[in-house]
Order: sequence, then structure tokens, then C-alpha cells
Amino acid sequence: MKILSADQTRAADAFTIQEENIASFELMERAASAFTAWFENKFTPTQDVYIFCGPGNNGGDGLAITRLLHQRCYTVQVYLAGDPANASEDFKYNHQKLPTEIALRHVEHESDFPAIPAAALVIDALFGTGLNRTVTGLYASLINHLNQSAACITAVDMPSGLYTDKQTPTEGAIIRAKYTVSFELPKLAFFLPQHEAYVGQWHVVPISLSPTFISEATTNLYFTTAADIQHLLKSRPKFSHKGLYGHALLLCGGFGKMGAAVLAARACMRAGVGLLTVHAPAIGYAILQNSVPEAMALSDKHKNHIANLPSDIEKYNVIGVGPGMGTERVTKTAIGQLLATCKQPLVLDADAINIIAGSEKLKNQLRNHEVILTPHPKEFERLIGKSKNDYDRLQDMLEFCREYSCYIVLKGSQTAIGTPEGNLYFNTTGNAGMATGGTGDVLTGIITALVAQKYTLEEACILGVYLHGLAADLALPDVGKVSMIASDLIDYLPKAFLQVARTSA
Ligand SMILES: NC(=O)C1=CN([C@@H]2O[C@H](COP(=O)(O)OP(=O)(O)OC[C@H]3O[C@@H](n4cnc5c(N)ncnc54)[C@H](O)[C@@H]3O)[C@@H](O)[C@H]2O)[C@H](O)CC1
Ligand SMILES: [K+]
Repeated sequence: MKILSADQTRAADAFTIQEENIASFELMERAASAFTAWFENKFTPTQDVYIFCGPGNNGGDGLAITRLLHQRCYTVQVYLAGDPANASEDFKYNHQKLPTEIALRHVEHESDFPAIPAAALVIDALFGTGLNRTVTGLYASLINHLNQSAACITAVDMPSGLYTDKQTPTEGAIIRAKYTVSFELPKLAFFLPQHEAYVGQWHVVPISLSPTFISEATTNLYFTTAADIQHLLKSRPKFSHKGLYGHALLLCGGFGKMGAAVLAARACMRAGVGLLTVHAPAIGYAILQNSVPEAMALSDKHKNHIANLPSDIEKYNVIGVGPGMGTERVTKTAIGQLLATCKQPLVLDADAINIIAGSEKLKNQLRNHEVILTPHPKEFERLIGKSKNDYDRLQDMLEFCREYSCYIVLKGSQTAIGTPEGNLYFNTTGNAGMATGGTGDVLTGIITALVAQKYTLEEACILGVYLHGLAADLALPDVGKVSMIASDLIDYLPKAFLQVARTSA
């Protein structure tokens, strides 16, 4: 699914209004009704509701929501910050439609700020996608006042004070919403870790914006949904044999870190690879054969670290490298040999990335391969350098993908996938239970298995990251966030595949 900019969203509004020959206030009514349906499903009318409106259409939404909630027996107080004379046409339209028993109270001074009970519900309809400068003055004081109340804040479309799709100056005041309910499509701002405190949990409600406009809109920003994933998963013909599903090689493991190799190997098998061979240091040979009997094992001549490559490396159709591997000199030499000789697609994780990050020569050799890199933010920083903020980090990532013609899976609370063509895909599955050792090794195994099965590198990244997070979401009710471990993701991977297959049937 596409992520549209603020300007594109405004254009989508205009296109929809014209295409359907409706008035703009009718589209606002759709937005307000969709928000109200979400709100009504979340909160019963037992708590007082305080709605704060700005002078634009975000505020217009707020007035329409006031009317709709009042009709549904919520106790609502509504406040306007800003000059009503400058209000938008649709704001004025909804102002006139306010029930007479509801007074629109003007906030002109800090003394007009209402005391907000901790148990109250606040709806932020000050600014949405029309924010065009840093919030200062009375608006800033009001935002700080709302943030300081213990009330649960739900933002309409955007948390006020946050830009939709570009870096928000840090000195501005920004609403810290517990929920953000946006219209039709999520905004880029929702996917950046630095905004989590402002956006809270984001939800999207449909308002039937023109599908024609959306399908024709150009963007390089996407987020993955179950619908997007459905057509990716390949079906398996009845007369299958393991040769059809690739033979992967994993180069991984090291003294004290053989668990990473076991996790990557188990995940690779569970993700459907036909055959798997794991090449690990000698100390890992028995561990692997005992822990992952489904995989074949090769023992490096070196006892504790990977120092050599298998002599028949050309027989594998994908090579996953890095989990638990370490950055010993002998291993660096092996990685240099791998990049200089192998022709297969590579999935490089963890210490394989750290080794490459330390050598311009190795980095330049990435250009000669089909490569997926799966760094976490620290490994990413070692590879590309420190970015000023999350927006710049995404641009830096795309620049690297383009320059080295590679794919990057930047792991995080909403993993981002960069492609050599300059596209960005944000994942939408997963949870905080995944913040535990070994989940990265599991992802490497999954992506390696998908490349072995002839998914394109882009498909393997998008599908692998989605399934990895979905497995964690399926595990959550049984194991919880605190007790979740990387092995749970492997154990629930079958269910994740089955769920995607069921929806694609
Ligand atoms: N398709 C949709 O998503 C729909 C969204 N709707 C709602 O419309 C708003 C966008 O409305 P718009 O009038 O363009 O902008 P805002 O209401 O966000 O604010 C504009 C208003 O505020 C002034 N302003 C901007 N920045 C500041 C600032 N820092 N300080 C003071 N004043 C500021 C600006 O000059 C304008 O006067 C969208 O978010 C949705 O909520 C539609 O309801 C339906 C379709
Ligand atoms: K808002």
C-alpha cells in the first residue's frame, strides 16, 4: 500500500470531491464519522470528552466529531484555539451545525485553558496535515497543557505540531497522543521511531478516497499489509521435491555464539528451504548436528572461528552469512574471499556487516553481488555513519542501496526495507517482545530460505520481515512481551505461513 504526502492527500481530497461530485463538507463528514466509529468502539460514554479544535479542516473534523459524539450520548466540551474569522469554510459549516446545547468555547488566553481531569478523554483536532510552521505561542502553551494532563489523548489525523512527512523542528510543541486515528492511509511520520512518543498507536480509518487517484499517485514509500503479502507467497505443487526449494548455505557461528547459528538454521528450515548446509567452526559441528538434524553441517578447519569457505561453494544457490560469526582476522579473510569469488545472492547480517563496514574495499565489492544486508541501527551506523534524524537516516539508507546496488533491511520497531531502485517499504507486523537476543538470527534464516526458494531479493525482504513479525504477533498471546524469546518466532513461523496462505487462498 502507498504512503502519500500531505500535498498528495490534499490532492486526493480534491480529486475525490470532483470525481464523486460531492461537497467538501461531505468528505469531512465521512472523516468525522469514521473517526467517531473508531472512538465509540474504543471508549464508552462514561468518560467526559474534551475536544480542542484549530481553525482549519482538522478543527472542522473536531466540530463534526463533537456533534456525532453528542448524538451518541457522550458528554463533550469543545474548544476553539484560533481566530474563527480565519476559519476554513468547512470549519464554519460544522460550526453552524453544532447542536445549540453545545457551546464552542474560545481559548484566547492561558486562563481559558480548562482543567482536564485525569480520567477524561482528550481529542486533538488542532492541526493535521496543514501544519506549515512550528507551533508557538498560545497553541504551544495549550499543547503543553494537554500533554501535562494525565488524560488519554487521541489525535485526529496527526498529533498536532508534528509534520506529516518531513523533520519537525524540535523546538516546537507537539501533542503526545496515545492514539492517532488517520484517514485512508498512514503518514510517513508514523513509521519513524523518533515519533513514537507523539503518534502513539496509529490506526487508519477508510474514507473512500478515490482509488483511481491513489493507484495513479507516484511515491517511493509503501507499507506492507496482509493484502500486499497475499500474492507474494508461492504455492507448492503436489508433486514437489526438495530440489525445487533450493539449497542454502549458512556461514555462521563462533566460540560461545553457536546459538545464533542454530537459530538461523532452524528458522531457515522452518521457512521452507529445500536443503540447508551450515558451515561453522569445528566447535559447532556436534552442536549443529544435535540441534538441527534437518540441516547438514560442515566443520571449518579452525576450531573456534570461520576461517575457510567450503570447497564446493558454487553448489549452493544462496549464502547467508553472519549470525554469531565474530570479527576475527581469519574470518575477515574468509569474507574477503567470499566477496571476491562467489556468484550467489548473499544475505549478510551481524558481524558480516561489521566486517564489511570496516573496509571500503569489501564495501565496494558489494556492487558485484546481489546482496541483502540486515543491520540493526548500530550495525547500520557502523556501515553508513550517523544520521541527523530518522528522516535523514532513511535517505542515507536509500543512497547506500542505490550506490552499492543492494537491499537493506533496517531492523527496528517498524522495520524499513530499502531497495536499489530507491523504494522504501515499512513493515506493519511485530511487537516489543522481539527486542530480545537472537531474533535477528531468525530473520537471517528466514530471508535466506526465501531467496533459496527463488523469491526475488525484494520479495524475500518484504515477505521475510512480515512473517518474522507476524510469528511474534501470533506468539504474543501465549508468551507475552517479557518472556518472548527468539525460538518462539521459529515455533510460531508455521502458523504465520499458514495465516498468510489462508488469506491468499
Ligand atoms: N483526506 C483526508 O485526509 C481528509 C482530511 N481532512 C482533515 O483536513 C485536515 C487538513 O486540513 P487543513 O485545513 O489543510 O490543515 P489543518 O487543519 O491541519 O491546519 C491548517 C490551519 O492551521 C494553520 N496553521 C498551520 N500551522 C500552524 C502553526 N504552526 N501555528 C498556527 N497556525 C497554523 C494554517 O494556516 C491553517 O489555517 C486533515 O488533517 C484532516 O483532519 C478533511 O476533513 C477530510 C479529508
Ligand atoms: K490533530
